[in-house]
Amino acid sequence: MTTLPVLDLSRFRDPGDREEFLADLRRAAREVGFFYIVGHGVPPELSEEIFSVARRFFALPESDKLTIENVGSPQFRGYTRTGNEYTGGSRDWREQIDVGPEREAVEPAPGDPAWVRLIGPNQWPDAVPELREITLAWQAEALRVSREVLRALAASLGQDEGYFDAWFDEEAATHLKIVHYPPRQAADEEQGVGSHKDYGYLALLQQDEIGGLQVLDDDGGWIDATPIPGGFVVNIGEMLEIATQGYLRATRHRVLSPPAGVDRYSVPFFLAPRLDAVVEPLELPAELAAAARGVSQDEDNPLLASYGENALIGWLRSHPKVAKRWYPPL
Ligand SMILES: O=C(O)CCC(=O)C(=O)O
Ligand SMILES: [Fe+2]
Repeated sequence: MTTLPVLDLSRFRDPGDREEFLADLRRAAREVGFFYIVGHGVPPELSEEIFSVARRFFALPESDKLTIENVGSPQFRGYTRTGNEYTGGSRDWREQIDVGPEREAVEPAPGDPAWVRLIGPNQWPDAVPELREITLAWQAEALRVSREVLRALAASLGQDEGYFDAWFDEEAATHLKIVHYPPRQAADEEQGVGSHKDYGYLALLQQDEIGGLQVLDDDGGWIDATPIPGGFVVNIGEMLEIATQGYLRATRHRVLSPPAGVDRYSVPFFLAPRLDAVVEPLELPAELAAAARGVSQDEDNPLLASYGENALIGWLRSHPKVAKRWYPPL
């Protein structure tokens, strides 16, 4: 395997092609865990707009960007400076804005789980006021497309296509990042973002034409997720690995910093269940169940079926400054 499969999502709603599409999807999701989606219906103008507003925001003076620094947010929302995020204990070389569902903050009652504090408002920059509307429009499209992919995945696993819908509501813990990868500082400083798995159900990524995202294959080699025009990259997250008892695996991936003089922009969207969801194994058809590999045992990253806990641990590890300020006992 040297490239990722390409799937046309519109085939899912074509009665003559649905079964073959579901077989292709199942193979791509199981064998690679990463694939491109085309035929998704996201307007190309919206994809362009979110990149152009991202370029305007990241070009601002640092003092403007810091007005929405995520250190001010118990929800980890807002701006993270380059070098302030960690993956696998090492510093990532990217700056970003984290955006979640727009909610009012919840004051935890005694006995509430710590993750209730992840519910709350976003931070928006006064200096680029149009960022809010464009981002929320893009977020709505990414939610629509990724839920459609999840319905197709459910169907491809022998479930009712609405199987996962019960785990969504107002508090569903989706989020997105608007990311800028500056050029590497030195030839050997290449960690844009270190090797990791995503912790929700799946991720949907809009990337520009630069490239740098790589996917770990079964032999320990890295496959380039080379950008394709109009295509989104989709990958399987930890909650689907748990739900399928390892029939699907959350695939490791990383981003290499662009070379000197080159900047890369990307917008990943993470589809997750509600924070209070405890993901249960679904009942796979016998022939798929026989091929399930079990959930991976990773000492550094035990997978928790409780989504809120899994998510909070992920945030605490990657944003130590926010963790120290708002979650000192943890
Ligand atoms: O920017 C990318 O290409 C991927 C980013 C990513 O994997 C992540 O933020 O989880
Ligand atoms: Fe990721």
